[in-house]
Amino acid sequence: MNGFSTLDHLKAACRDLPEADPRADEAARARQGQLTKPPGSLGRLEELAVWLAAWQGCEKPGLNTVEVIVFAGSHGITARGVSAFPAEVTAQMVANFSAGGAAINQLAEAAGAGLTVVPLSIDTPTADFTRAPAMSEAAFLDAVSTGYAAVSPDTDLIALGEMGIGNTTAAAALAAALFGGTGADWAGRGTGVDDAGLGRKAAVIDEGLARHGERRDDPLGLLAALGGRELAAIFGTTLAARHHRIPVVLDGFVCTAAAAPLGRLHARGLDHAIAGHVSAEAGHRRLLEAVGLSPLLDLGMRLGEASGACVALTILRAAVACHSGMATFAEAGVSDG
Ligand SMILES: O=C(O)c1ccc[n+]([C@@H]2O[C@H](COP(=O)([O-])O)[C@@H](O)[C@H]2O)c1
Ligand SMILES: Cc1cc2nc[nH]c2cc1C
Repeated sequence: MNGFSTLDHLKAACRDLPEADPRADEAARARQGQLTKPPGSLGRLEELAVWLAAWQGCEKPGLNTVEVIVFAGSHGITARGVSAFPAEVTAQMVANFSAGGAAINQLAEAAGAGLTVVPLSIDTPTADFTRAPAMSEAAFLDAVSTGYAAVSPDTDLIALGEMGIGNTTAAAALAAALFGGTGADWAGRGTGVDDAGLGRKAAVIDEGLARHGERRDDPLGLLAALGGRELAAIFGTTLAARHHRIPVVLDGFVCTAAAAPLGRLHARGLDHAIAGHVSAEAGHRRLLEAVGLSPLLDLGMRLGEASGACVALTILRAAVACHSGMATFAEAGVSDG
């Protein structure tokens, strides 16, 4: 794949999505019923194991090659005073990721996952979306294509995340445009803005909605106009993962907003994705409801950089360990109910 050269090409790729393997789904469900436990007693772990099996296309899924991918982008909207931190922190944190000093470095290692960090033109912020589309069509397609190309087809599972000062404002604007509501409904404190900052955020989102609202029925147009390069890349990776039938764990509010257009373009577009957690960002719970995802964890985290998705990997490993390693009633000689 040389990338998406036109929006029509990308739109067609979003319509043409493979589904999970029904035979693997059935085999994994049957196996769950034979394992030495009362049926259903492992709760959501059982569903997770079956979900992984169905997308990986085998009765016993594996988590041998797990990749955490973090995309970074810079946002023109930061000039409007919408973050508690200065815009240069984005590049500084990318350097911290490379040096191994960030939370995600520790969490990826603890979760037995590889980590890839992809900075996207971080020296060139996107446009302030209250004045112009954040990205030109070409810049948008480029970022989506970079995200798409970041996927190795032989990966068992991908955990996604982002870094970008200002991007909770972009994500809130995108969520409002996709699902309705005002800036005040979707703005949260992000890195920790005070009440005045929260008010500026809500106003900026409303300005963005007024400028780009006519694209309401065009999810990709909204992602280009209100999102950032890292959101576009997350969208591209989520799409590529679907084409390769690789299950995906989304991180927080920003990551969910970035993937949301795929669910708008295709009714089952996010079936291969789960939400690793619900972040403390104000709009995340509402956004998860809107896209139909139920988060695995609720730990009050609000860091971003794939941290919540990465902690959720531990739960998936537990699900796979039981599903693949447990004895059946027949193997263990345990009486079946
Ligand atoms: O995704 C989330 O739930 C989330 C919630 C709060 C903060 N963040 C992270 O914080 C940054 C954006 O916050 P802000 O205040 O600059 O918009 C960005 O780097 C995100 O990774 C992310
Ligand atoms: C220090 C810092 C680390 C981050 N990681 C993801 N977003 C972040 C925002 C800040 C400010």
